[in-house]
Amino acid sequence: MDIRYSANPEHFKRFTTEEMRKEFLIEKLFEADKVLVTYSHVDRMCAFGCMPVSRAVALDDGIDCYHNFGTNYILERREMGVFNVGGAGTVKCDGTEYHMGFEDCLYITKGTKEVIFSSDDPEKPAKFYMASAPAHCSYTTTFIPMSKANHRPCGSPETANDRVINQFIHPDVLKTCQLSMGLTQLKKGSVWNTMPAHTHERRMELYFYFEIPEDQAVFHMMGTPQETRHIVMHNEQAVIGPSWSIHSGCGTSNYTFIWAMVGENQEFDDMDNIAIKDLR
Ligand SMILES: O=C[C@H](O)[C@@H](O)CC(=O)C(=O)O
Ligand SMILES: [Zn+2]
Repeated sequence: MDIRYSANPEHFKRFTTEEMRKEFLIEKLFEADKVLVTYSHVDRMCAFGCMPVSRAVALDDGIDCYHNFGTNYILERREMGVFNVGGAGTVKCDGTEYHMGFEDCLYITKGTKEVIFSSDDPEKPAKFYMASAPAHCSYTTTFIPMSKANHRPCGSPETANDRVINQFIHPDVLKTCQLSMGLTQLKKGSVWNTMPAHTHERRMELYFYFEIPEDQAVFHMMGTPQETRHIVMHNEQAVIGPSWSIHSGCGTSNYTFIWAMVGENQEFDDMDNIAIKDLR
């Protein structure tokens, strides 16, 4: 397990590129038949990746649960959101199977003991990207296809940020303890997400970029609004966004990303918007 302690904005001002990447960038989430986990001390958010190829893989595969989470199973005191960003596959939660196609989402409640991932076709393996945070009560494990998500179109072609924010794990769709999650798709020719940028002092946010063509990249902006930096991100990488940081990206092509938030509230619009003219 890759453990990240959190940096503060004063310290961050002096980071080199390498230090920024070590602290915030999650470079690798998928390896055949493995579960890769990054544990962030920012709100104890964890990013998991699982790509089952030749066998079914359990969520706790290769993880010493008691040592790392202090519980007998990973979701004993946690909830989790899963998106499939690969070929079709199945997630089995305590015996119930959920068949998941590309961009389908599954909310898994706290208290789920066994989670097992498999792919329909080893030639086109499923890729399960997950975000998980502490939870103190159980809700209902729910399958959420794109058709059940809230769709919020925003931006415009003129400002190169024409996109749709799809809210999957959101209070309008289902109840969770603190997790909210969704997927934002940029239209062809649009490259900016979340610009004008914002912070939300009351929540942290994890971004996972995918559908970035192989020879393209996304410049992910972070830092306080008065002191911005960027991290160059390639396909299927994630980045940790502490509450004090903006989180916005500009691609050399269009792309898709999954955002996941946890913290004090679930008010999507509880944001401190920053005018572009005020950014430094
Ligand atoms: O707090 C909200 C999150 O940053 C994202 O939902 C923003 C986003 O997907 C976008 O503007 O493109
Ligand atoms: Zn945000």
